[in-house]
Amino acid sequence: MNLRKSANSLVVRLLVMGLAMAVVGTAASYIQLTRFLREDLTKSVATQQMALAAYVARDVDNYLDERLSFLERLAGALPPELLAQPEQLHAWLAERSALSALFPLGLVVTDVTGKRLDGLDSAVQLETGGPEFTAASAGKRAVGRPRSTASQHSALPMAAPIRNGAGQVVAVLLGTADLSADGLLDHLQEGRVGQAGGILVISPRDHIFVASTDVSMSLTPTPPDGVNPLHDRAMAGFRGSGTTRNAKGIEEISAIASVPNSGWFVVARLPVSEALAPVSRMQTFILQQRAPAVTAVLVVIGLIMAWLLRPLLRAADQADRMTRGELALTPLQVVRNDEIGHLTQAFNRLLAKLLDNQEALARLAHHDTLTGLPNRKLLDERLQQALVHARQRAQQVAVLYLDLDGFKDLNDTFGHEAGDKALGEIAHRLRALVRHTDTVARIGGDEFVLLATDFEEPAEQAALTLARRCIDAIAQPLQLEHSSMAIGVSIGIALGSGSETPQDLLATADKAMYRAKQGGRGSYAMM
Ligand SMILES: Nc1nc2c(ncn2[C@@H]2O[C@H](COP(=O)(O)OP(=O)(O)OP(=O)(O)O)[C@@H](O)[C@H]2O)c(=O)[nH]1
Repeated sequence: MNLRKSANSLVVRLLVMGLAMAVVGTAASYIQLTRFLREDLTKSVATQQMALAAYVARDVDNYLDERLSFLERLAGALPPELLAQPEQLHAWLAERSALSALFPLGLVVTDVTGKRLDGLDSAVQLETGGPEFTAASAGKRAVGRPRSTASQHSALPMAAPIRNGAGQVVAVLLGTADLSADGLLDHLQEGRVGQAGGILVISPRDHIFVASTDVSMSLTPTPPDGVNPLHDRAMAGFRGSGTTRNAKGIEEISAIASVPNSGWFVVARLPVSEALAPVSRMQTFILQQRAPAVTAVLVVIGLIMAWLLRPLLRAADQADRMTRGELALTPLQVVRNDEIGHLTQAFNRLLAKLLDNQEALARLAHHDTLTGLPNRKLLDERLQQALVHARQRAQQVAVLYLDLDGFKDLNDTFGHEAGDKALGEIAHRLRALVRHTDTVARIGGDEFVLLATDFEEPAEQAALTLARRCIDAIAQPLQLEHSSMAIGVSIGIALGSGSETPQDLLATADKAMYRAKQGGRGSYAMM
């Protein structure tokens, strides 16, 4: 019941509406802001990642170019005749190698079939079937497949062609760089992006991670197709940035840049959760800020509504109590000149009209409509009061029962309207005869009753005098429409001292009236 009452309350409805609007507003701004911020931040982070990937790619490329150029220069400078002189070749290589430490894991010369001619001791087993050897045999310098050494280093083989005077490739110079010792990998490991992001160097030809900020990934195979969509695109040649889900299922923003000297590419990646951390902070901020603000606004709305509606609630309560009869029908207080004030004023006007009607109804219930004189009901009440009064003061009251003589003839001769007029005139004359404390009532068609009290002389004498005056007053000609006519009256008189009932007294007066009528009309009789 209370719940239903609350649901019907304007204040509650407004509060619920306010709350709904606040929730919808907050949700809308939350979703919009989140979307905008995510988009902007993703773009901005992708740009940063792209710059970082390009920077690292250039760095790696410089590293490779330095070594490939050195190998190429060395191959170009090697006198072809030394290929047939192992000792001199060894000395020549040792001399050049001492000048540079670019290939600490080995520097070897082979013929074009892959047979070792000579070399400086290599820590890495010589492989002549690799892509670098094939490329060098065909006259191009190249980088091979990185592999790990027994001492857990990353060895990167490279090769350059050795040509004779006619420009034909007659041998291959192979050099093995140490990616770990040269600090390139350290450099990458320092290149951590954020807390969980990092750099990857990938060889698409070899399907291998050449290097990674996460050391455990170095020299491990790349994921198969279908695991990481952006990786698949990069393997197919895409360079740029995008958002993807990696092999571990983590969503990340990645940027891809090429390393031209090797065909490798560099990936700079950052988990979305970390890149978009400000978005989460903003979301928390919105929720934390909005909750108290919305509560405060709702409390203020609630207080204002309660203040605005208080006069209305009070008026409704008073009107309720008036209808239950607990409160008299009195105008409500108009507190403010607002809509509620207007409503209260309208209610008061309605109430005034109701009171007027009530009064008119009460009057109708106690008065005769034709003459305006009290009717039988009001006469009974007055008679009752008068008898009580008389008993208390040991006085007498007089009841004069008047019945017009020959009124039917008047009606029949001059019409009913003339009869009405005559009744009104007679009522007027009777009222003029008595004191204002006395009562003249019309209790039937041509029957009037006169109740007189507080006599200064003996009641009997006063009543008789009054009866005579009534007969005289009524006997005066009545001015009707086109002529005048005189009418008589028979009067029965009864005196009461308070021991009788009103009905008894009236019945006695009525009997007396009949006696008067029988005695010749136009007279009075007392019983
Ligand atoms: N015009 C008019 N006539 C009324 C009204 N009420 C009653 N009458 C008439 O008043 C008459 C009263 O009847 P009676 O008392 O028998 O008539 P009466 O001629 O006075 O007879 P007596 O009393 O024997 O002299 C009837 O003709 C009624 O129709 C009224 O309000 N207006």
